[in-house]
Amino acid sequence: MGEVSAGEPERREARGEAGEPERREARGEAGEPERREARDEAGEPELGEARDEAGEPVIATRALTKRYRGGQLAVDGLDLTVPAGSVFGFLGPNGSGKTTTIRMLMGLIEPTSGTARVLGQPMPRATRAVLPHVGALIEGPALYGFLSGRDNLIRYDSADPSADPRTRRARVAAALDRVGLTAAAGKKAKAYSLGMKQRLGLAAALLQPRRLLVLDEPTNGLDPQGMREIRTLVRELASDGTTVFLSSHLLDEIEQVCTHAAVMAQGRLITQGPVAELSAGARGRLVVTTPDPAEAARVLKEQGVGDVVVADDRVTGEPPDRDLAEVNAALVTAGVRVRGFTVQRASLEDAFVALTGEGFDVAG
Ligand SMILES: Nc1ncnc2c1ncn2[C@@H]1O[C@H](COP(=O)(O)OP(=O)(O)OP(=O)(O)O)[C@@H](O)[C@H]1O
Repeated sequence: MGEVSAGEPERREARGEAGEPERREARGEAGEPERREARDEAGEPELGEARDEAGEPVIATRALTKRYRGGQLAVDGLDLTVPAGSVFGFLGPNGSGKTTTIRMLMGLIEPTSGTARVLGQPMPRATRAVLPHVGALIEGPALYGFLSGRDNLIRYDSADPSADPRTRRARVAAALDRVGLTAAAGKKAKAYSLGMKQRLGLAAALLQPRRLLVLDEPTNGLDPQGMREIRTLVRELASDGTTVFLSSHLLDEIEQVCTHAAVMAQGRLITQGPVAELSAGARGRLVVTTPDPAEAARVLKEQGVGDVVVADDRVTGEPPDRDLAEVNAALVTAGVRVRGFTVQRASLEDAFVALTGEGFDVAG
């Protein structure tokens, strides 16, 4: 986080306008290397490397709550558990409280109540011990457009008091290589596409080895190619053992890259767990393809299939509890010509709709 937030005047101004005094304070502190060192010497708790191995979650919150000064309850009693080594998707419509949660996790704003632990340490109290182990990309990377991609990274690295200047060039080259920007490293950042800027931001977060990467809507605003590049990168990073926590309002994105997910709506946690289990929780739909849809619909209803919908030659419905072989046999016995008989796997979207009774695209 330190690297990403260090020294970007345009962004700081923009944030200032948004009127977040707590955050500005936190950022000011993060920009003072001497003070950071002093605090470290003052004996902040050391991170126990054994913790993750012992199975302690990388992120754990209990009843975490944030009410903004204007009275808006943005996060409401959140109990979040992010297992070590997971690619964790933090999913929710716009305004559901994802960014507010991430800000609390990163020690940028204080919770109103409840607790948050990151890498086994309490936040925001242990911010200075924790953040060096966390790479973060929040609200797009802070870049100097007039500097090359490489020089932007050199600036970031120079702002990190723990980074050895003698190995800076090698570190920057490795980070550029990691995100596939070696060939474009000499170009000015303002000439980069949005996807390249995101990748440069990721490179900045990856200058040091990290135990946790926190990415807030990393593919937001990217074209499909840019999205693919970021997703591929996330998968690669995760395969190296880094825990990745990424927020998104895109269900299929979470299904494509994440092992685990939490779903937020209106500041509340709707569900969390392994992605496969979340979708399994919602039942898929039975799909019968037939040239006799009306007769098929009648038989399916008789067989206990719920919410039967006919669309051309497809009849779909909620599978009943009984053996589907019997349902199929009943169709055939009734003279329905069956071309296809399948149960479509439930998607995370089905799970969301089943849990909230709403479509996913509702504003929070
Ligand atoms: N600084 C603030 N002051 C007051 N209210 C805020 C502030 N920041 C966010 N909110 C409100 O808190 C709620 C949650 O916002 P948050 O940005 O955390 O949601 P989000 O899920 O990240 O949405 P998005 O994807 O749009 O950023 C929203 O109703 C939002 O308007």
